[in-house]
Amino acid sequence: MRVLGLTGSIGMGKSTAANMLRRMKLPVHDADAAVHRLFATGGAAVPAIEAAFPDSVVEGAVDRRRLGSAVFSDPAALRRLEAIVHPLVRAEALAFLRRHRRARRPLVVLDIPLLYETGGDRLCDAVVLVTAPAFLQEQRVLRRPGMTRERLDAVRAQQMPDREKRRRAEFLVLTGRGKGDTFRQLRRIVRRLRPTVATCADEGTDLDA
Ligand SMILES: CC(C)(COP(=O)(O)OP(=O)(O)OC[C@H]1O[C@@H](n2cnc3c(N)ncnc32)[C@H](O)[C@@H]1O)[C@@H](O)C(=O)NCCC(=O)NCCS
Ligand SMILES: Nc1ncnc2c1ncn2[C@@H]1O[C@H](COP(=O)(O)OP(=O)(O)OP(=O)(O)O)[C@@H](O)[C@H]1O
Repeated sequence: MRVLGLTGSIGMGKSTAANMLRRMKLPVHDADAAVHRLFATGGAAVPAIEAAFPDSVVEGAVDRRRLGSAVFSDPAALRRLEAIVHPLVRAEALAFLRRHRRARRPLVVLDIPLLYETGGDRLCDAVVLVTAPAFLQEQRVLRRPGMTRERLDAVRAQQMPDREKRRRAEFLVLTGRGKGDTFRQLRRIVRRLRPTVATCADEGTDLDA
């Protein structure tokens, strides 16, 4: 089984690319979705988060906005949060790989925002980096409700620079030229890695529409 990593800095188009890979019938493990489950009511990370960041748990679930405000401007606090969350997410990703290896899947995807920062690339045979010019990244992120320039700068300061990720990744997918173009770039990569299986039932779908 081959493992394809998918990563990219904030707003570069990772979730969009992950959805496209799902449409190509690839199993995708979404680290962000795993964090959402861990933080929801009854989630495995809630007690540890409550102990470390008491103001960030409201009615039994983690309030992500509050937690984000507490950690993105405080690197030491972010490290404490990561020490709680990353081992749990890693265990889920490993279980996902075991399950699909047993099912003899030829190619699976690990979608991890902090792939390089957490050493997740060591689990992968190749890594796809989604990337776009910085001005486009800013435009996209600043459109999100509640996002400010300060928060964007704080998040970016905590992430490996895009240029360093570009240096490391085996495949670059440029997301600034429309979704149809992104889809075609991804399809080419998947065909290279999984040459014997038809990649997509949706060929010809107009993703720019
Ligand atoms: C701080 C939290 C609660 C903020 O949640 P919120 O919903 O407001 O933002 P979201 O998760 O969508 O993240 C916004 C952007 O910040 C980036 N980001 C998230 N965590 C980190 C981190 N530890 N270091 C650098 N960038 C990060 C994301 O990749 C994304 O680009 C959340 O990001 C979190 O729990 N982060 C720590 C866990 C983690 O490292 N997750 C990322 C990969 S598993
Ligand atoms: N390939 C693309 N072509 C055009 N627009 C795109 C593309 N990918 C993403 N976008 C737009 O950019 C914005 C951010 O995309 P997305 O949510 O996929 O980013 P992300 O990298 O997952 O962000 P984050 O790391 O913050 O979770 C969305 O508004 C989306 O429509």
